[in-house]
Amino acid sequence: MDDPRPTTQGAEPALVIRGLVKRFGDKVAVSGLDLDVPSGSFFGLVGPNGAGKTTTLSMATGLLRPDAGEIRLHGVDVWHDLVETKKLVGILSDGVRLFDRLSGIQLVTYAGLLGGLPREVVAERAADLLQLLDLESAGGTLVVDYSAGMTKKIALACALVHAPRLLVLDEPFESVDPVSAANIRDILDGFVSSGGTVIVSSHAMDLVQRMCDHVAVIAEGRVLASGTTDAVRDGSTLEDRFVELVGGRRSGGGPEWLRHS
Ligand SMILES: Nc1ncnc2c1ncn2[C@@H]1O[C@H](COP(=O)(O)OP(=O)(O)OP(=O)(O)O)[C@@H](O)[C@H]1O
Repeated sequence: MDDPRPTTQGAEPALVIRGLVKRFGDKVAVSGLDLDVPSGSFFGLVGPNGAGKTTTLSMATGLLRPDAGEIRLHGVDVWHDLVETKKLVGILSDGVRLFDRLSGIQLVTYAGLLGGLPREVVAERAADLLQLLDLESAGGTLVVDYSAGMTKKIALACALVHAPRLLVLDEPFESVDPVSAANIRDILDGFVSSGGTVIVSSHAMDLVQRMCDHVAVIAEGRVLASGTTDAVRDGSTLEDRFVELVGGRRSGGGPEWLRHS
């Protein structure tokens, strides 16, 4: 009763990360990272190559065991209750490897059955998702024969079929044509306005600025800034603020041998 915030930004955050650490040999990929993702937010995670975004999201969704730290997903301690975690979260990874000798409809059906849904419910949801993602006519085609954008869309259908509360998307618009991207954005907006939470990891700053109401900038395994997108960009574009926070921009026009005039 103490918390006056509206329900979409309700008392229980979708994701709370404290003191997260992951090392790969001598390399510290994630270095004591703290993050709060409000429930009902459209959250952008941005950072330079190798910043630790994928590693963080893999640990947050129960795919990679942390060396230290605590992760709570809608109050569930991820690494103590992986079964509950899998029910709560839908994941679309970049470069995801799918069972591509299945047709699109078979793949979504497989994902739904794996999520413990009854066969009739899966059939209904798979048909809805294929229609929503404009893949109806490709439902019987093997996924190996899909284009990159179609593959991304069928992977999104797989991530959505068990109606997760949190959707985690790594570069969801890469290789997707503008019309399909707009459709996916509408689906994600609908998902958020009906109480779901979306975390998008992307290098497309203008897109993150337009789509996401919250954003975190991470570099070298730590959060440099986090909050509402407007607060983080602080009057600049997100891209300018990112460059300012992260630094490392090189000046000059490249090596002499690359110049033709
Ligand atoms: N399995 C692994 N083995 C060894 N090092 C790894 C492994 N996975 C990630 N790393 C290292 O950890 C660091 C963080 O990688 P990560 O993939 O999380 O970064 P990222 O922010 O997602 O980068 P990008 O934007 O380029 O996808 C990098 O230095 C990477 O080389």
